[in-house]
Amino acid sequence: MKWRIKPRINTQFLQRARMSKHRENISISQLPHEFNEPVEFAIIGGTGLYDLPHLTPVARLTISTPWGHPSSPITISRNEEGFPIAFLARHGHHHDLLPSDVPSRANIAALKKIGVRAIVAFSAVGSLQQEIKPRDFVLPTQIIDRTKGIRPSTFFEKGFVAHAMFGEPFDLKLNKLIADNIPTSGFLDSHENKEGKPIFHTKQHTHKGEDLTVVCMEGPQFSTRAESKLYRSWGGSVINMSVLPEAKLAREAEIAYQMICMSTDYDSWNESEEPVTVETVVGNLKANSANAAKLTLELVKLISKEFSTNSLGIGEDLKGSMKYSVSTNPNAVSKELLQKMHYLFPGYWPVH
Ligand SMILES: CSC[C@H]1O[C@H](OP(=O)(O)O)[C@H](O)[C@@H]1O
Ligand SMILES: Nc1ncnc2[nH]cnc12
Repeated sequence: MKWRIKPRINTQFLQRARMSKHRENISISQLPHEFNEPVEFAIIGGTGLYDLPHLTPVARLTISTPWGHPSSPITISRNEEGFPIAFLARHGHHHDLLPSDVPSRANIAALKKIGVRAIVAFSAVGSLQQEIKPRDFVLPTQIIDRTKGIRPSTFFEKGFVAHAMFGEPFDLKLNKLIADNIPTSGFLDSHENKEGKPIFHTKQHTHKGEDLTVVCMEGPQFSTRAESKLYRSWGGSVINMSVLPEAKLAREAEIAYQMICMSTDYDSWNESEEPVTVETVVGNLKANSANAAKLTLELVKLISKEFSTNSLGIGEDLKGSMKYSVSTNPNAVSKELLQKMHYLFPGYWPVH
């Protein structure tokens, strides 16, 4: 095993990014704080993705929900056709929220409130499989929960009980739309590394159509080698600290949700590599930022086209699903709780 201390990454990159963010903040803070159209599509940015640099911002919304404030104000941008897209930085614009402290309920509730019916969430992940190289992209289809139960993971609570379906944790239609339309090879640029061009891994393109599974751990420390090997033995493909409870809450809010993972390291299982560090993660994210931007633009084009025709009916099957997932008789639910739920589900359970 190599225990070499790596040279530090060029921190000028981070300083430059912060300075351009400062410049950008000056104009962004002048954006209107209202937007009077429904915004049906949102992108949640993870580590290294703190804005949508190739789209034109038109509004910046500060939203308060019954579950508190989101991680960041929500920026609304338009693409060339005028299609509005919401963007939220999961860890805040300055990345000052630990994975365990991300206010996921407020994030999802705020997006629901502005009309969002589909979310694509980006995440930097460690690879648990040799064939998923750092800088590859992965469209996961399954999740293993290794969080520690300290993150609020439901909108429901004592006094109002509900159980959402979660066997398919990602939205199958959204997954298919992306998998069928984003080229799995040849579309992304290589980075002069010996491993060749990055690949976009999807279930449809694995040998036997196997699931691609994201393990979600609590963090903030990375996994030990023994844990990393355990997750491989469970069939994990990649690992992060973010997909939960985000995916669960999106399901409860009846929003179609899919994550796109950007592989940044081999976690700690691979004894021919050094165990993961933040420097490795940030270094690979930086090298891959042009590909991430390319992917984001393609995605917005794809979704805006789909939403203009509604040919797949993304999110249609989720509509009304929570109404029939409650166990408690709504007549026995307190007025206070019903009012809270009204924020997410207007008209489902009238306040008596
Ligand atoms: C900075 S490495 C660990 C950090 O990166 C990932 O964040 P995100 O999913 O928001 O891109 C991972 O989940 C951890 O939170
Ligand atoms: N190895 C890893 N474990 C957990 N989260 C990560 N994010 C990026 N790399 C990761």
